[in-house]
Amino acid sequence: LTRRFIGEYASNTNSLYRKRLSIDGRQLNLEVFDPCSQNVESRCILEEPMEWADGFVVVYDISDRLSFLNAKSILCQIKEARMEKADVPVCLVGNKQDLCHARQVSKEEGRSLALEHKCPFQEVSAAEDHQEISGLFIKLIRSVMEHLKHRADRRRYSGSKSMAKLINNVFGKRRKSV
Ligand SMILES: Nc1nc2c(ncn2[C@@H]2O[C@H](COP(=O)(O)OP(=O)(O)OP(=O)(O)O)[C@@H](O)[C@H]2O)c(=O)[nH]1
Repeated sequence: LTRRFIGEYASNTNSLYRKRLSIDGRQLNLEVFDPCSQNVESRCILEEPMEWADGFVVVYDISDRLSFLNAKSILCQIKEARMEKADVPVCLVGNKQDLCHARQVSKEEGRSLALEHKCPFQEVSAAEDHQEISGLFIKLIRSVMEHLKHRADRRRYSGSKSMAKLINNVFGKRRKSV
């Protein structure tokens, strides 16, 4: 959002950030909802974004095993709540790669959790490389656009299929009654 690392900020509430950006020639209004992590246990962390979010970035801290367990639980919540829309883009991110001397979660564990949830995985350091972060958001936004396009195509296709069915039924009946 700011292209710089802000070490300290008030983060004990849910926050919504907005940014206007252009990707592949399209103007987009990005809304990033950052839920307060203290809510993880109460399982309501995703209640609000679940209704409207087009994609999810699930982040844990590689130097904090508990945050990895929380990420696991969040991925399960997304899976449960979005059963019907299981293909909503999600990515798993292991942050604080710069603290790898204090690593508590191996890269392999991150990779295999992502594999289990069929989502991309990346280790990054928000503190050291903001470009990595914007890169992963751009990748996610591209998959969201792709996903929304497929969903619209499917709706159009099933709409035209039911229209064809309707036409068949109407003409079928007419033919019989003639
Ligand atoms: N060393 C290092 N510290 C980081 C990095 N990213 C974030 N931090 C620090 O980690 C702390 C938590 O960062 P937040 O952005 O608040 O993380 P959060 O997941 O929103 O955590 P909550 O505040 O509990 O919701 C802050 O002190 C950050 O400065 C990183 O890549 N490397």
